[in-house]
Amino acid sequence: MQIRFTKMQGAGNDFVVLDETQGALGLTPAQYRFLADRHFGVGADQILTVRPSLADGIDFEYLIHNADGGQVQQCGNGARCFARYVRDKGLTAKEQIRVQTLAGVIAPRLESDGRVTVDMGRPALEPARLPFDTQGLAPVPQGLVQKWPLTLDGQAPEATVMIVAVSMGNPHAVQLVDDVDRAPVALTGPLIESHPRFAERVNAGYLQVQSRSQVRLRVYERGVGETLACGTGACAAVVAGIGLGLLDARVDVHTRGGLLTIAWAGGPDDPVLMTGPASTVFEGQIDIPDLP
Ligand SMILES: N[C@@H](CCC[C@H](N)C(=O)O)C(=O)O
Repeated sequence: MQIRFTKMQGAGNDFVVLDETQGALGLTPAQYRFLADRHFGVGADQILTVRPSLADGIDFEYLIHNADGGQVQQCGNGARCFARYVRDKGLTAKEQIRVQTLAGVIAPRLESDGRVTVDMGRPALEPARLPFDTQGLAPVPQGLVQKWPLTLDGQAPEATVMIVAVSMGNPHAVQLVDDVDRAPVALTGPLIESHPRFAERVNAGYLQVQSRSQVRLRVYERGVGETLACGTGACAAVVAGIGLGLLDARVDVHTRGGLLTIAWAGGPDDPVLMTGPASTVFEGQIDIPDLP
């Protein structure tokens, strides 16, 4: 089967975008893995699929598959690329759209400076929402949130890291580090991602607070590995930092792939707003092998 695709990136988090507005392509998890493969396919952290929506007040459905072929609930950098894609392809004339994801409705808006702001909805801090099994763990309360001790074993010498659990529709375990450049992301990222207390695995964030409005962040993404940026990871890290009392309501998040600005007023009903870049890299077509 031959399909057309668009390659996009947002702060270096890269995507293959597929148009299913005229009909479903019916790809298997192995075919998503093939598309994401950087040697045999196109190469991407996630595959994003645009579908029409039949629901009132909802413009599109947005499907997200990680590079490992698994479908997931939410992708923030992808949401900005999604909004840019549907506008550039003439699938909508609107500047603000409402998009159904597995985690609920999000609302991306094109800004006049070319960036995109997305209302990512409300964060959730209850461990069960990730899900995160806290049985037998003693939480350390700080500010509005709790830090949880997570003991890592495996290849690393046994170590306990303190994490804040945040759901942005998808699960995040955020830890504070002194210097992101020296954080053991490659070593502990996979151990946190697959920790048995996270039944659906988890994205592991490493947050360095530089001031009340400037942070640096690295994220080891579930189903991918470390990426140059993670939009929901940035939202989760800022929610954690505000909850811990370390950050103001608007924060610049410096990732290895670019700058994201995250705003959260701090109340349980307040949505998280994310602003950042979204660009098309190239377009093409590719033969996809039959991969059941
Ligand atoms: N890159 C994304 C997050 C994609 C999904 C994540 N890996 C998960 O499995 O939850 C972003 O920008 O948010």
